[in-house]
This record gives sequence, C-alpha cells and structure tokens, in this order.
Amino acid sequence: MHETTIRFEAAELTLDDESAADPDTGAVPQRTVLSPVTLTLTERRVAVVGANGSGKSTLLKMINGLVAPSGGRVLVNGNCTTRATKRVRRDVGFLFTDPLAQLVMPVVLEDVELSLKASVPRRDERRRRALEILQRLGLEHLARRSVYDLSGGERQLVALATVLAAGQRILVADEPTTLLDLRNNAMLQRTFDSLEQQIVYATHDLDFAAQADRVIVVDHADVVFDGAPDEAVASYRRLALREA
Ligand SMILES: Nc1ncnc2c1ncn2[C@@H]1O[C@H](COP(=O)(O)OP(=O)(O)OP(=O)(O)O)[C@@H](O)[C@H]1O
Repeated sequence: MHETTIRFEAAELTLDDESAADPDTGAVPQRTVLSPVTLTLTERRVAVVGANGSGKSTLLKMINGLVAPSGGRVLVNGNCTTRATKRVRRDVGFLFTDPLAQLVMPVVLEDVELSLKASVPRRDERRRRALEILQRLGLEHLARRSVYDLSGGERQLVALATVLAAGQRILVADEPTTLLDLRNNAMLQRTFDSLEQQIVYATHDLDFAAQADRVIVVDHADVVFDGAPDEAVASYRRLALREA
C-alpha cells in the first residue's frame, strides 16, 4: 500500500505576459496560469481533467518541481519541490505526453537500463530487470529497436517502461493514453491498476478519469471541482458543454 502525500499550499503560477505588452507604455500584464491551489492528495489514483490550456500540466509539473510556483509551495512527502527538488525527484517519476521528451538513449533496452542505473549497479542484473519490465508491458519484441523507428504509441509505452524502471513511489503522468490504440489503452489502464505507486494523471479520456479514487476538475486556471469520480466527470461535462 502506498503511503505518500502530495500537498499544494496556495501554490500558484503567475507570469509576465510579454506577448501582451502595451505597445505605448511597455507595461507587461500578468498572466495567471494557475490560481492558488490548496489540496492534500493521499489517494492511490488521482485524475485531473479539464479543457485544453486549463492548467492541468502546470499542476502536474509542480509535483516534481518542473514548474516552480510563483507563490505558495508544493510538498511531496514533506519535501518542498523547489528547496529539495532532488529528494522530491527520488520520490516522483514523471511521464510526459511527448515520449521523446524523456527517451534519451537510441535503443529501447538501453533506455530502460539507464533508468535502473541508480538502483542496480550490476550491468547483467540491469539488463535482466529491463527485459522483465519490457516483458510485463508486452514490449520485449521492441527491446533492440531504435527509439526513433517506433510508432507514437510504442514510444509512449516504452516511456512508461523507463519511468517504471526508475521505481519512484509516486508516478505523475500527463495524458499517458493520447497516442494509444484501444488495446494498448486498456493495457496501460490495467498496468496502472496493478501498480503500488500513488498515481496522479491528467487525461481527456473521461472513462479513464472515472477509474480514479478522486478527480480534480481544472477550468481557466482554477480547481473548480474536487471529489468523487462520477460527480467530477458530470461536473466537467456540464462545464464543457455549456461552453460549446
Ligand atoms: N511558461 C509559460 N509561459 C506562458 N504561458 C504558459 C506557460 N506555461 C503554461 N502556459 C499557458 O498556461 C495555460 C495552461 O497550460 P497547461 O499546459 O497547464 O494546460 P493543460 O490544461 O495541460 O492543456 P492541454 O490539455 O492542452 O495539455 C496555457 O494557455 C499555456 O499556454
């Protein structure tokens, strides 16, 4: 059973919007990417839903210190994401929407082995473990392939393999199913189900969101609903359709 806690304490992100600078005075207005959020996440599965550009990725990236809040703070297991970023990243694995953002080695197997480097000193053991993880995701046939020759969906699953290999206690995943076909989508959801880690994921797939223990709805930089999946999904549907 996971025992991890993510705490947002009035965490917000406000930026200077250079693109909207006043041509006469040069004054630069502020842009709110995320209004102050206070949340304590202890559930095993937390989904974040909301329209494009609503602030979901920003919220997720604050969990591993990829985005520093301009006000307030975010704590992971008591560690501040900006002051103790290294310790936080030992606890938080991040799965990007774009798998090429995290696949750094040219060959699939090498990429998974790289994630094991910190925890498994022996090379032969790393190889064995890397192959085991690929097998678990049904990807062993891709082990010797070039990352650049894979399809988008294959890459997304390999990226998941590299994050699982690193073995952090919390997994943050930004739209992890976007490139996946129906079968792999179901496989990824089953994999998430089987993991011990606490998982926080953003998704546009409302069925996937409904699998979570708690769902957060973000709209125009604000958390507008936070609660049970059924109610959250209904609230998001109402919101989205009202604006359609
Ligand atoms: N560093 C930044 N500078 C300027 N604008 C930013 C920055 N980061 C995010 N934004 C803007 O803030 C808004 C929220 O971005 P975010 O990526 O969090 O949205 P999202 O809900 O994840 O969207 P999507 O569903 O399209 O992935 C967007 O309009 C984005 O362009």
